[in-house]
Amino acid sequence: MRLNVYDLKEETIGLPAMCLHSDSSFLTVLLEGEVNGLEVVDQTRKLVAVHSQPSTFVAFIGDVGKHRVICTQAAPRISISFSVVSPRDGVVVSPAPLVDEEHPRIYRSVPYNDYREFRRTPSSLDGNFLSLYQAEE
Ligand SMILES: O=C(O)CCC(=O)C(=O)O
Ligand SMILES: [Fe+2]
Repeated sequence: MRLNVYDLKEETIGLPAMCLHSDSSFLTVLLEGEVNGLEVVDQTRKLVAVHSQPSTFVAFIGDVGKHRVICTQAAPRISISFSVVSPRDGVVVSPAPLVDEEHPRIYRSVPYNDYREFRRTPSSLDGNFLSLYQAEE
């Protein structure tokens, strides 16, 4: 869990307060404060503003959903993010009891660190990571 605190000033309006990224978690659940500024990349690769409603959460799944925070007003801004991550040396694999002839593995096992590195590759495409780990037929 992380508390993000942004000290937004008049002279930073229109500028990024958190640069464009995707999270290194499998799942991020975000609780936004009252000051807007979150923007996400949509299917047409345009940045769109997220106007979160009170008592609602924003969720990002895996490497889908690049986002950033832009300064929209001179006011303190806070958000709380809860992230589901793995230990650095963790390996993600379908549990054996869930795999049989009728339910074969769709993906090979995935070292979590490969996922972290992939996100840092400038040429990596949003939502593309798992396709690199498809199981052999
Ligand atoms: O403050 C926000 O709205 C976004 C925070 C965020 O992207 C993050 O914690 O990874
Ligand atoms: Fe994020």
